[in-house]
Amino acid sequence: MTPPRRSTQTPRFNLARVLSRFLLFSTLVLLVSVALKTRSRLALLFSSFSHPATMSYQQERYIAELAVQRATLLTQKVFFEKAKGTVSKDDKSPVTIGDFGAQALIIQAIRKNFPNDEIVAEEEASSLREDKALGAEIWRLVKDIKLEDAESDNLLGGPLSSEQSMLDIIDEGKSAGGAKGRIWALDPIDGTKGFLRGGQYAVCLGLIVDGDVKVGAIGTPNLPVDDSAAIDASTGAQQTADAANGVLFSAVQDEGATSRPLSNGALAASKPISMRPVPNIAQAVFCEGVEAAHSAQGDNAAVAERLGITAPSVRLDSQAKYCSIARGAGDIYLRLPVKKDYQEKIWDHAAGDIIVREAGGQVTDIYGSRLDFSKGRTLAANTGVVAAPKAVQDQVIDAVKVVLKL
Ligand SMILES: Nc1ncnc2c1ncn2[C@@H]1O[C@H](COP(=O)(O)O)[C@@H](O)[C@H]1OP(=O)(O)O
Ligand SMILES: [Mg+2]
Ligand SMILES: [Mg+2]
Ligand SMILES: [Mg+2]
Repeated sequence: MTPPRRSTQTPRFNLARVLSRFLLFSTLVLLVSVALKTRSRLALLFSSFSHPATMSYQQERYIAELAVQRATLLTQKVFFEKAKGTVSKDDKSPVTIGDFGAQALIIQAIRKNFPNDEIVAEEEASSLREDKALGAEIWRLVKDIKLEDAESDNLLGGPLSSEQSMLDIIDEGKSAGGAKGRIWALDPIDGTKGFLRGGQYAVCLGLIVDGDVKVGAIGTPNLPVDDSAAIDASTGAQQTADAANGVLFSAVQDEGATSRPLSNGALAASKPISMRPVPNIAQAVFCEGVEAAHSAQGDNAAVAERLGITAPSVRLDSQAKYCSIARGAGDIYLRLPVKKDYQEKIWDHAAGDIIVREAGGQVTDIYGSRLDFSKGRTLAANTGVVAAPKAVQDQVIDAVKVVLKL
């Protein structure tokens, strides 16, 4: 009798089975890890299906927040260095290696994610092409900056390839702006004078679509995480040295404003922010710039007095003023003009404008007109800025008109 044929087939068959099970198992592990890693993006995607009407500009907000957060890693490095590579621009205002480096990193992120959008940015690279040492110094800084979360960093485009590509990307912020299309307004360091003085500064990015600000993100590395922590009224510095600093603010039109602590990696959890109600305007606190050349502090004080406000103003450099009132650390931001012919730049206001409006405020010029971001690189149709909770904005404008004899 012939015995059943099995012996030679069995080991090969088992090996195949073990291999296929191993393959199945590894594929499952891979799928689970990919799903976990991208959970935030998946959540975003699913919410878009369930709330299509509220989904607009979520990706723009996410990229803007991440790009601003990454750029603050660079600015903080420079902030704590003694030599900040400061040069004076044609208009005599200062610019540092921090401003140039942050601009390169943020434009890279915009280019990677929204290649067809236009960009209006404050800085340009011509001085760096002449001053080779300065260019090299910025490149040394930029090439090593990355978010500690690899997925977030990859989303922004990974490292730039060379010093030349860095200079070229800095120069991609030269759009003339205008009333049509998608235009990002970028101030890589707003409040450079505060940055140099050790005070407040902000990394600011806004998206303007057909002349209207839709998205804003502002990183303020020196503002306290605690919304109600006291700020030194004359210097803008935080009073308790041990409290945590560094806040990332953002807003999307019709979706509210949020804040979260700045982090070195992925975005931290956010919370909604809003302006505080002002039942009695005499109790309001107003914010203004530190630099007397940028806003008329005497006129600001006269407006405050007319409103019965006796508390001293809180002086902060940069769009940190918009952020502060948006989270109820102050109520009114006055930027009354020193010179009637100064045209405010869109990158100095776009992100702050939407963050305050989405937190329940109104932002206008001294005549009570909304800021008009459709006129090019400047707010050519506006003079000065007045921001306050909606309910008291008219009262503030009335006082401004009396003081400025408008
Ligand atoms: N004469 C001026 N009036 C108003 N703002 C000015 C004036 N000169 C410069 N700025 C801008 O004010 C911003 C800082 O505002 P703040 O004093 O509130 O922190 C800077 O972006 C600065 O622009 P620049 O970047 O060209 O120096
Ligand atoms: Mg600025
Ligand atoms: Mg600037
Ligand atoms: Mg500047």
